[in-house]
Amino acid sequence: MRSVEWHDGVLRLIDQRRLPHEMVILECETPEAVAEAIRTMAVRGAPAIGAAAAFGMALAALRSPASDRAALLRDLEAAARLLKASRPTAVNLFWAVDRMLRRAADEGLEDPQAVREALVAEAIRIAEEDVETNRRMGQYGATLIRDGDTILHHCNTGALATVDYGTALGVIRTAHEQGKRIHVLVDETRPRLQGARLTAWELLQLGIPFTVIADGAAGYFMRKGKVNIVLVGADRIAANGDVANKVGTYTLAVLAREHGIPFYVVAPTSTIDPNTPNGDAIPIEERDEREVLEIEGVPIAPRGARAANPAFDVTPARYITGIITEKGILYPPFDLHIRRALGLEQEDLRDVVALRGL
Ligand SMILES: CSC[C@H]1O[C@H](OP(=O)(O)O)[C@H](O)[C@@H]1O
Repeated sequence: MRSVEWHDGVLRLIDQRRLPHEMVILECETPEAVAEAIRTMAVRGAPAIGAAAAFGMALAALRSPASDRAALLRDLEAAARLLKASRPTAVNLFWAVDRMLRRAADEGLEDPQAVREALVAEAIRIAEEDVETNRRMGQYGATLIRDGDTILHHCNTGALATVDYGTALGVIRTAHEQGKRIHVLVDETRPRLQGARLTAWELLQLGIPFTVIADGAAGYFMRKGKVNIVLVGADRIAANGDVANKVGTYTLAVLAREHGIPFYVVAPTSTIDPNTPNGDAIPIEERDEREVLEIEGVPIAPRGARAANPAFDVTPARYITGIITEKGILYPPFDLHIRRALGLEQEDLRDVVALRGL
């Protein structure tokens, strides 16, 4: 099963709050249930959040009692607000919901039933595009992996299903399938332990050698020359190439620079937000302090202790070697190459204008 699957009007999610071998399937039949699954990280990881939110919009259309198009569009706007309020950082959530709203507004959809059918099809399309996108990123990224490399990986960037590749984990899997003998250092990734719980499970399923390490041990292995490349995912990439990703990513990037280790971000172009100018403009989610103070409800700090719990941090573009996307690997200057990747750069037109003195 994939981490996000549509079954005849019901969205089925692998609950990622638990160890995968205790796999629990959540069934969502309303946008409220999907928003709650995103907020509580039952479904997590930027692309999966986007796909889930798209299905949340499809569920909103199917559950709406509206008998006319205008009333249905109002219900969809309400669902969009609800889903967008679930988590603030992963831009895929907003990208997917806005794409569903644009589809619903297509003039060619005259009646509510046509809108409902179109939204289910669009959400399925978003989920299927993600599978192909991950496969292409795996192919591009694997060109950077040499036989014998040790890769340091942070958090979880997989798809929890052997049928899909994920983003940074898709690069690792592709290199492995190409016969390259690799080893992965798996950051446990406090406080939610996505690395120790989810990435370790995925690598076990794929038969890829790995070692789980404490987040604080990354510098130890880099300084000993044990790391050949760092691969991470992303939740939002700003127009200048600054990257928001799981907290601890910035630390890895600075350490990698210190030790001359290539640091690559793996993310689909749907994670790039051209409307966010730089990393300072990326909203960083603050989560419940109990995620830091407890593990599975068991306190790890004395009663009365307080905690801060930013779920992400921002890595300035200057620390990033390259960004692996489904359209190729982007290198500095990131602002220009991001615009070109998104089809926003008018360099040809600008040149024509310059040549003609217009
Ligand atoms: C391809 S997953 C991208 C990204 O999402 C994760 O955050 P979370 O577990 O809070 O959803 C992590 O930052 C991954 O790198």
